[in-house]
Amino acid sequence: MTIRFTKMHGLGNDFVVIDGRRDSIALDAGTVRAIADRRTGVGCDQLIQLADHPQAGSIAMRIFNADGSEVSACGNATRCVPVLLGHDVTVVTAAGPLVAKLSDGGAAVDMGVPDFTWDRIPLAYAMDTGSLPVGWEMLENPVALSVGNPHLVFFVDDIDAVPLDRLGPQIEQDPLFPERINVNVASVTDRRDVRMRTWERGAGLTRACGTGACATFAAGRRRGLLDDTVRLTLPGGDLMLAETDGRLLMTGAAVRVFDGTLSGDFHA
Ligand SMILES: N[C@@H](CCC[C@H](N)C(=O)O)C(=O)O
Repeated sequence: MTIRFTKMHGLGNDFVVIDGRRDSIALDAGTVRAIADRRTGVGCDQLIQLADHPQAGSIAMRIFNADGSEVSACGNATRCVPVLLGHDVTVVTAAGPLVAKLSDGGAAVDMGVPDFTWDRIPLAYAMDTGSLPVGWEMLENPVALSVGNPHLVFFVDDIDAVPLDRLGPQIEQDPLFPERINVNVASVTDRRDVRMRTWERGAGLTRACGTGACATFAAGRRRGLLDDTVRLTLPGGDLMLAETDGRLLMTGAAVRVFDGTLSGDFHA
């Protein structure tokens, strides 16, 4: 069986996008891992599967990390959807509907209201999510929140001094996080500029994480460190975040790279 896909990325966070409306396949964890493998498959951080949605102007999106786990939010992939379709669209994920509008070279997405409730992130125990009383070597007292998926944000002096390739997986797998967690480190340059890096749950170090940028912005707002419009600089480029009435608006690039086909034993 042969299926079509489109390779896309948002600031170098890359995706294999399969439009299930024309190529319907069943995706199990093994199939996702095989496609995402950078040596023997197409290679990607996340595999994205689109499908019809009954609501007019909406499309359903499933998100799989490179390790095969299915998750409920991906900011960079959400910006890719209107770029792929060529029009504004409401992207419906397991975390809910997100309105995504084309903008210059990419898209703007209303990412909703961040949730700092400990058992909805989730954490294993009730804690002050504004400053968790925990630490891993140099990384201490993070903010914990959900922006549709779980994130920790550590504010540090120098993001490049953090061995995120070593501490990221350790924190991701800590029993404090029953569904594992995405790990962000951020340095506030001034109230409108932040530098950040992310260790992504199920994908590792990526060039950018859209939900990580949203989480970092919301965490910085909660700590009183940031204005309501901020530029976040990630290894793969910049994202703009703004807050209106508690909602997070993320704007940034999204790029279609090439179209291809995959052959395999995919059972619809
Ligand atoms: N790259 C994404 C986030 C993908 C999901 C994440 N790794 C998770 O497990 O929650 C983004 O741009 O937000």
